[in-house]
Amino acid sequence: MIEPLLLQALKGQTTARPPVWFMRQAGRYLPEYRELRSRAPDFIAFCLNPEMAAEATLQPMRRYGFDAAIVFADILLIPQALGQKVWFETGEGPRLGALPSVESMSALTSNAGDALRQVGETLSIVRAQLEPERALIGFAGAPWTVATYMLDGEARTIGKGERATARTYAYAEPEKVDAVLAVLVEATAHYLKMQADAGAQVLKIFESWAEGLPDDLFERLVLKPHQALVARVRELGVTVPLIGFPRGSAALAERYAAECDVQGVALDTACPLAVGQRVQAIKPIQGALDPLLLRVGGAALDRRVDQLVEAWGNGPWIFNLGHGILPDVPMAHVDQVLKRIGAQ
Ligand SMILES: Cc1c2[nH]c(c1CCC(=O)O)Cc1[nH]c(c(CCC(=O)O)c1C)Cc1[nH]c(c(CCC(=O)O)c1C)Cc1[nH]c(c(C)c1CCC(=O)O)C2
Repeated sequence: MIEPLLLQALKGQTTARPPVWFMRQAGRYLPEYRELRSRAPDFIAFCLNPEMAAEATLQPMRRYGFDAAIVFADILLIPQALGQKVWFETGEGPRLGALPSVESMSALTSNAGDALRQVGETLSIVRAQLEPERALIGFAGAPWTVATYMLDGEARTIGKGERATARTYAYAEPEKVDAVLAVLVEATAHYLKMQADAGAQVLKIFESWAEGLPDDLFERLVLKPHQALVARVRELGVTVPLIGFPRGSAALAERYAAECDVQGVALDTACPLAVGQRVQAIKPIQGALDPLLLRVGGAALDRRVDQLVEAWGNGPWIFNLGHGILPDVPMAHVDQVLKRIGAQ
């Protein structure tokens, strides 16, 4: 059996070329995605329709042959499973209803996997169609990132890097925020377990809002909940490798790599190459091409791909972007990267 390159890299092996996949590789830059999406006016319903979500997952695999597929879903399915209303308004991004009480959410945590079993069905459909040398990734939002959306309420700081509302709560009402994080650790552990059972071979934890946190808050809101989540996932019997993505925290990335028991650390666009090398000395890394370069293409794109290969290609490394692919990148630039890396 051929072991997917992604799994080799996560075992700490230096592969002949890095495995490649892109965050948000299923998305609006693909005409076939836009067509599929136009048939699903409600985004959450789209994510929870296994046939459609499997199709969205597989579209970039057919077009580009990435080394891994990531299940088409969203980090905001968890608040919905915990009883908070979530909807997407065109051009505005996500909107969430009032935060349910901690008591009512706590009662739903162990059911989170079952409540989102459609995501498991998507994974099973995709696994059955994916070549054995390609890995299948499941994911969830990290507790703090999901909490920032849940706590935001009417403040509408959603999408803004400061996460001012949630961070203010974290200081002003620590018991409440810590209780919400604990609820999310438990619910997310069950959700990830369900995904592993359904065929996910790797699980990624998206901490999109680790940026801008002073180090005491990083420890309390990011590091500790990740440690608790990893421990809980293992306690539930999950054995597949985990990738943590503490986006925007390059200054603390080595500490994260050393103290959190994930198997790989995903780095973001702004992470210096030298920091990446130091993290790589601790465990396998993933990242971190600037998504904007995919818009630009040409020599500038080739140059940066070469720099990444030079800096990180001699150790365990998964090639990816530093954040999600933008909706307006020319598709040919994705081919350009794959060819440059030797993946196409
Ligand atoms: C913060 C976050 C969210 N969702 C996600 C994150 C973490 C990663 C990151 O930082 O980008 C994660 C996510 N969202 C989606 C995936 C699918 C898998 C993939 O291809 O990577 C993944 C891994 C689909 C999606 N999730 C969303 C889309 C676009 C919706 C559409 O097609 O209309 C997709 C393809 C919607 C979404 N979902 C979210 C936002 C803020 C938005 C709106 C912004 C936008 O419109 O791009 C929350």
